[in-house]
Amino acid sequence: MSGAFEIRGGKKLSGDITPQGAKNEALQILCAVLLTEDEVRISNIPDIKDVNKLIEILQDLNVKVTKNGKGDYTFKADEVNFDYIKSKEFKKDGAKLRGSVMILGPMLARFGEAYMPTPGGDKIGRRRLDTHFQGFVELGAEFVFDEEDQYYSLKAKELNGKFILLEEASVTGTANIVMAAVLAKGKTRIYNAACEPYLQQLCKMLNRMGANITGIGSNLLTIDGVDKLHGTEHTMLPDMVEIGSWIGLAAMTKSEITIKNVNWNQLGVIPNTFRKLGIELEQRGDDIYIPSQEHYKVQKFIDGSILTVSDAPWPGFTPDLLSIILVVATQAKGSVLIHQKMFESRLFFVDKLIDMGAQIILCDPHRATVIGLNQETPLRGTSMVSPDIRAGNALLIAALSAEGKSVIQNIEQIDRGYENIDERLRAIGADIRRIEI
Ligand SMILES: CC(=O)N[C@H]1[C@@H](OP(=O)(O)OP(=O)(O)OC[C@H]2O[C@@H](n3ccc(=O)[nH]c3=O)[C@H](O)[C@@H]2O)O[C@H](CO)[C@@H](O)[C@@H]1O
Ligand SMILES: C=C(OP(=O)(O)O)C(=O)O
Repeated sequence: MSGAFEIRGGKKLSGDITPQGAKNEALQILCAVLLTEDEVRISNIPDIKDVNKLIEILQDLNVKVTKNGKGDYTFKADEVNFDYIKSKEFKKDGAKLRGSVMILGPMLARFGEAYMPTPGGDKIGRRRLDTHFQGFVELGAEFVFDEEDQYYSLKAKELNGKFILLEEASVTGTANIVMAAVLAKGKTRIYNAACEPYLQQLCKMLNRMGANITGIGSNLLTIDGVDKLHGTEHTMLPDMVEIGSWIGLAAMTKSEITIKNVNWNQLGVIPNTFRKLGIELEQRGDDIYIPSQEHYKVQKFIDGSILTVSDAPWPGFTPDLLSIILVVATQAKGSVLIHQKMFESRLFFVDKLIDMGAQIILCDPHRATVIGLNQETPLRGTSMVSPDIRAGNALLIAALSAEGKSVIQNIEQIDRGYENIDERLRAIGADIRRIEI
């Protein structure tokens, strides 16, 4: 028996939807609580599988966790249990999610050693961790990878600040190196640093804890090491990937939807990228209002060539929303080339959309051309399996727009990133229920 969603699509939805706190920010911020023995209070934590798993790992490390209310927790890492990190349980638990890799930086900085099994997360192509370890080694750590056990070890008597040129602007890699560098001796400069809003949030929180980081929001971070960090409070941003998903959902289902409290200033190119597909959306205060639209027409580039949407490190378009753009393009008027540059296996879910009647040519593992149906022929409901978190949500949106019944299996993949998604969708009129099959 496993969980599935049964969806009867083709219904217009309407109403307000509030995005959850950001998953990928939560994973960074939760790891940072290990950097101090003081209390850190964090709110707007999404109640989702990956985040809850990381909170459990913190508890197993003997971090004291108090729940103050929904999404509001206090953490106190004053008596960390290092034995757990070396245990068989951690080898199993740590491997379950990608975000757990970010306990390495804080552990190394505060305790001089850190261990980690090869982390989990989406199977969306190779997901190497070289950037993380190269950064730690530059700061003075000794690194060993046990290939047989797939286990990483780091040790350092002391970390010393340095100029580090990252070979790629890795998000979790930058977060990890920043968290190690805040307690290193002297000045660290990280160039080609990732600078997405969640990383900015992490750096701001670390500064409130007593760290000295400048250049936040740019690709050159300068960190003057300090001896000790203290407690603070932090509130998570709304999840930009959810926000983009709800814009896509509104367009595909011709629905009038208001997405509440989106923190517009942190959305970068996301709203305009949806506008390029012809989707009308309006900033109203800090909400996004999307009117019901029967059709949306893809813009071309100025020279008349076909619109390409591709991912890039921030402030480029996040790869986590490309599957949503792809699904939305299936009902646009016009054609779009989707170019997934970062990940190698994130576009294979298009065969499910093709089964549903979408017109897509998968050019190679990185590129797909979508020829929009202009809402003239609806997609057809079908049975499918969710391959990864974002493709899963894209398929869910496809199913909500499709004629007839769809069943999506392997919804653990969706649950790991979206809080109570079925209930929140029902609240705006969707016909979706959880079943066991
Ligand atoms: C827990 C978490 O926060 N996960 C996010 C994080 O993963 P994560 O931090 O693991 O991803 P990275 O930023 O390290 O890199 C993602 C992929 O892009 C490639 N790459 C990266 C930078 C670059 O300049 N060029 C390049 O090709 C990498 O080789 C890798 O295959 O960032 C990814 C990229 O935004 C997101 O998809 C993930 O949702
Ligand atoms: C790929 C993602 O998650 P993770 O890095 O946790 O696998 C994602 O959030 O889209």
